Amino acid sequence: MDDRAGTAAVSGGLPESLVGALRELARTRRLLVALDFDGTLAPEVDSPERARALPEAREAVLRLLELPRTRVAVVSGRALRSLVEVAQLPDTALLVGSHGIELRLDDPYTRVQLDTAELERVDVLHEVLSQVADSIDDVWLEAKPAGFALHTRLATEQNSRLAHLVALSEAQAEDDDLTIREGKNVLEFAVRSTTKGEALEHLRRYTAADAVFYAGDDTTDEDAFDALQPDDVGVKSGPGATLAPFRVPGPAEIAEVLSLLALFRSGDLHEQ
Ligand SMILES: O=P(O)(O)OC[C@H]1O[C@H](O[C@H]2O[C@H](CO)[C@@H](O)[C@H](O)[C@H]2O)[C@H](O)[C@@H](O)[C@@H]1O
Repeated sequence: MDDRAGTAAVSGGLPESLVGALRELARTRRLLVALDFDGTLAPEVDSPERARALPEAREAVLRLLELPRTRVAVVSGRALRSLVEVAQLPDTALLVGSHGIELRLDDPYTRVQLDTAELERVDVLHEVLSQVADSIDDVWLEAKPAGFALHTRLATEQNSRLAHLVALSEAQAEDDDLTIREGKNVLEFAVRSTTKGEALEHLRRYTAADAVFYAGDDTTDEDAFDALQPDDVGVKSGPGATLAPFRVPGPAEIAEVLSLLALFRSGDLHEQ
């Protein structure tokens, strides 16, 4: 199989322009590959604790982790503890949880330390949001170190809208300084504000990367796409408005993209 046939075999139906951008990116000296988890590495499921990266995506991530001058980070809205459980990656993977509030870099865990005022705000938030979750069918609350995610995936559309409206108005009536993010079937409230864009900038500096690859599927990933620079490559997974220059249908194609990047980066597919 010549190199062109090899690329075609692994790139499947990926757009030519994306394949070209990956080939170019693979030549960068120090590369950071930063990936969202839910909806990007892992297909969406009803129970967050059951989400897992597609086997092909995980395999590609493990291959990238082995390559020289290449760092891999998972940048998620999940609490770090939950991300560690579902991502199941070696310690060499950098992990960002709670949209950038929690980081697991090469040093041991740094736990988020909330001050007394923040802890009090979390208590109030818990009281308000658990009342909303308890009073509306199929709405539930996920606790995170600096806030909560109100999940409505299994609720009717009407109940989901109601839950969002009531939660927003009651939480904001108690605390007008909350960071509120709307994601897929989820409304998140935090007492600290950090974005995936800030997290990506931090990782770029930390890894001294010359270029970055970022893939994500949700509205909160747009902050990361917004932080990309001209030599970087961003890929949106699935539908929805985006700042990313490239788009693929979903996690299965993200796995293809990562496999191809690993192949280009390892030199298994040579220059064409
Ligand atoms: O930034 P991400 O890695 O994409 O995390 C975003 C949220 O992911 C989880 O919720 C989402 O995925 C669940 C599993 O597929 C799904 O059931 C839920 O409807 C989605 O919103 C997680 O539970 C949240 O804490 C994350 O913020």
